[in-house]
Amino acid sequence: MLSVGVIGTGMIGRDHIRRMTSVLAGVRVAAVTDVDFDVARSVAAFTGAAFRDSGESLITDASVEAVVVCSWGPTHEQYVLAAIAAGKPVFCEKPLAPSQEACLRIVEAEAAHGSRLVQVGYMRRYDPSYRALKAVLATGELGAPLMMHCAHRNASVPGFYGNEMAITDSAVHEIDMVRWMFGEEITAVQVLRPRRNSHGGELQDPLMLLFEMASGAIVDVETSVNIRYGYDIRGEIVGENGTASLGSLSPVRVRLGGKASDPVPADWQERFQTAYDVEFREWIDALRSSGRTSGPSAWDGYAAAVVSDAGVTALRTGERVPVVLAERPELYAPETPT
Ligand SMILES: NC(=O)C1=CN([C@@H]2O[C@H](COP(=O)(O)OP(=O)(O)OC[C@H]3O[C@@H](n4cnc5c(N)ncnc54)[C@H](O)[C@@H]3O)[C@@H](O)[C@H]2O)C=CC1
Ligand SMILES: O=C1[C@@H](O)[C@H](O)[C@@H](O)[C@H](O)[C@H]1O
Repeated sequence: MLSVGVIGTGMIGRDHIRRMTSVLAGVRVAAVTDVDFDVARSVAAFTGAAFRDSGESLITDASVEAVVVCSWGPTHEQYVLAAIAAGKPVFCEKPLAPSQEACLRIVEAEAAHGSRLVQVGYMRRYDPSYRALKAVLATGELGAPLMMHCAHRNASVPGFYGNEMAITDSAVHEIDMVRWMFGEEITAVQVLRPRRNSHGGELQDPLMLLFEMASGAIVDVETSVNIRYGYDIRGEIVGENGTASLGSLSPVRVRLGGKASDPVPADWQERFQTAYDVEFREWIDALRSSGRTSGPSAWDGYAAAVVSDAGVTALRTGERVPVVLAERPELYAPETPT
């Protein structure tokens, strides 16, 4: 049984706690914390976990073998570094940290520790549909991938969601996904600003991102975060011989009143529920069997942050912005993301 401590009992923190207490076996939530003591105390009471009054005291708690960080992005670095200092595996929700400099500090701390402790919550790598798409690509039957068309559509976003978050908070998932899907780095980013959706007020929404891949392939990502009709994630790879795209995700097709329709998920929680389950299942199994994590690494978190920073600069300037990565420590070989 793996004993886990969870920092941040907000929306996704509570969902991961539910997953670890009600869905998955071989794991228990030993302790929880949040700067909002009331919410953390009520989650502790509900789950039987211990309440801790800070992330640091949770990390050094002897009953906590592994840490899950689900607090706001700007707080991730301090907790991930504290977990590395304590020698404990840490699953950190995306983004690893809000800046590439902060991510690099984590990479350097983990490399100095000498073995992998950090996994970043890029759950699309665990989604059955994305995995099936990658399997098709791996057969080579499509020929070389030339382009990928992606869409990342949210029905709506909270009031604090600013222009840059379409890149740093939303499209950062596509950034990680395409590095993993193509097994190569993104080398430059451009951002186009289409006509604004009036549902977003002053928000620059939608955006069209263009990623140049090391091979010369081009990936476009539409972010629309006020699309109203639901949460819709799309991806289609165009190869030399054919195309492959994410399949329909609806479990049911309704034919009614002269129309046929597929229900659309309401949000990320519904769309990626299986992916989060598999992500945690594999993380827990890996820690229990070998004590090691093998999912998206601190290096992947860093690389995503560098691309995301380039995207923010491209959004501000309208320029094409090259992506320049630091030298990768030996710990994160092999050459291509897996
Ligand atoms: N993988 C995915 O698809 C998703 C990932 N996320 C990521 O998960 C993280 C949390 O997002 P949500 O749960 O949506 O936010 P939220 O606002 O619902 O929850 C965050 C919680 O962290 C707490 N918190 C803030 N600072 C803290 C600190 N210093 N120490 C301890 N607790 C602190 C807040 O009080 C709040 O309860 C973010 O990094 C976000 O990007 C969120 C949604 C989906
Ligand atoms: O990570 C997530 C949210 O933070 C973000 O705001 C959404 O746009 C993403 O689809 C979701 O997966």
